[in-house]
Amino acid sequence: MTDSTFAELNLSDTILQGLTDMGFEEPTPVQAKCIPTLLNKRDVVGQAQTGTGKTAAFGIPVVQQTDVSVSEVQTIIMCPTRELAIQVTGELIKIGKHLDGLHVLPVYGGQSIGRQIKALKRGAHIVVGTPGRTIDHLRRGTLKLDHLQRVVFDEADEMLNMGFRDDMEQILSYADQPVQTVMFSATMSRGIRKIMKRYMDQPQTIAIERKKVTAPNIEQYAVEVRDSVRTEAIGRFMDINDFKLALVFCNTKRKTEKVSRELQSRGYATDFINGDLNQNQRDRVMSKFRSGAIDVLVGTDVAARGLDIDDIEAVFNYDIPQDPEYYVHRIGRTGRAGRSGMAITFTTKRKKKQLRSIEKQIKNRLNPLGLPSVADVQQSRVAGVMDKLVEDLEKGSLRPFIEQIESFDDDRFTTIEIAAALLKKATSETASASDAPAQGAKKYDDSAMIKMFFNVGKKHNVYPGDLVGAIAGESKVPGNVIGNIDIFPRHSFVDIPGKHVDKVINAMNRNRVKGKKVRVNVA
Ligand SMILES: Nc1ncnc2c1ncn2[C@@H]1O[C@H](COP(=O)(O)OP(=O)(O)OP(=O)(O)O)[C@@H](O)[C@H]1O
Ligand SMILES: [Mg+2]
Repeated sequence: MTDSTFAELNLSDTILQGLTDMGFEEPTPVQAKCIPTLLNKRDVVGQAQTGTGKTAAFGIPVVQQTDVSVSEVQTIIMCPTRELAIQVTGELIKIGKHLDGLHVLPVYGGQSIGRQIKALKRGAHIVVGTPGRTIDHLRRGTLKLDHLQRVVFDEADEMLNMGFRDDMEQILSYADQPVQTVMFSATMSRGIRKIMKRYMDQPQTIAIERKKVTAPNIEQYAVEVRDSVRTEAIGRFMDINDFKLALVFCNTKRKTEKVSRELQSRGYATDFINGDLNQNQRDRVMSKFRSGAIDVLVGTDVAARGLDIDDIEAVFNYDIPQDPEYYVHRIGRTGRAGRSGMAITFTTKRKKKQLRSIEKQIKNRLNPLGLPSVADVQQSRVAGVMDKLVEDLEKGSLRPFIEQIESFDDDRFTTIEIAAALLKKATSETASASDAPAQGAKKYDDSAMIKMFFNVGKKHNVYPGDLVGAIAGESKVPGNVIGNIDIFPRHSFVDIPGKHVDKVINAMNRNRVKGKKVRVNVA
């Protein structure tokens, strides 16, 4: 952080109050530098690493300079994706929480245009939009820029790269009066900065210079594995590190669905996001991820820029991104606001060149990291259980259990053996579905057992060839009569004797997976 305070930046009391409510104690470096310059109405090119508070760096002066008594659009903020427009709107509303009558309106494709037109008629002070829909409103005359004072381009290099350049020009051309033009991003090559300056009037460049373009608190690793092992690897890394939320990036839309399905069949709560989903689906997936209802999100680069979700502890590059800038933004979804994060990029010998070129451009080497073995995963599970045991021991109140162990009247076992058996049981109860064999595996168990995995309360798609099974009976005791399928928690495993397979399949067909073709592999 910096030595300055928000109070020193000439901010109104209402804004200071909003920032306090947000838990912002002091400005980040990019905020300390940009806020005064933006309040002076200068054009600004702002560059700072991912997760360092660029949104508030432009958001605070935008809100402060809004005259709520004038019911007209005074600021347009452009974002490359819908999710980002929604998020930035949310942050501005929080900053202006105590500014009575402030209207911030997100405007993006996929949402009813009629509703947006009505909202614009009612009067919005700040519009946060994606280019296509914003231009649509400009052409229809439903968005008027007579009172426009500033335009902010978040992820500005992306806007210029993605062929949004015409869009930018158009938007700027709709205002007759000179407007303050502001561009922000974590990545800005010299070439891009040059282009930006064409749209600006003596812009001040504010770059928070750091040795590296990537955020400092992200540990970056390269893991060399065969392509077919990547999903298994994600599972093992998830288990060994117990990540709260993780984001997996693929280079194609099709792969996001496939990888998500593979992870799901390994017992993880996952979903995918890409540009083919409709807006409702996209909103639903994002809110599930933000609320922790799913713990792994698999996405294309639509999820690479700007998204700010606190608990993302790891980013996986299932595919190496096509360009180094995207590497920076993808891994920047973790390690935000001073938190730490882990970025794991899968590679093979053949892809070394691709990786080197990214390393060269980001001026950073990725540390080589091996795939955790099954034994490693098991060991970390034991360590996790032991930690919890120590917690319980410290808490005390174990008397009733001590008495039970004391009355356990079997000379054949020592106390240590009993403890070991309990530990074995506890660790197998936390075992994750990633222990399950890969999809399509024929033989996976040395006994005539099937293993299965499903998530609690989740609807599952089952595909031909998927490895499936079910818990036997309500008591969760293998071999009991199977009346219905008990969907059990992610971190548990149950063995079912092979002779019950038919009953399992019948029960599954009656319940969750009705109508789907199911193949159960029995060793
Ligand atoms: N002054 C502050 N004090 C504490 N937290 C802050 C402060 N400013 C911003 N944050 C928090 O830091 C996180 C990252 O901020 P933000 O999303 O603006 O990053 P960014 O620089 O735009 O990153 P990206 O390049 O990925 O878009 C957010 O959760 C935000 O609320
Ligand atoms: Mg941002």
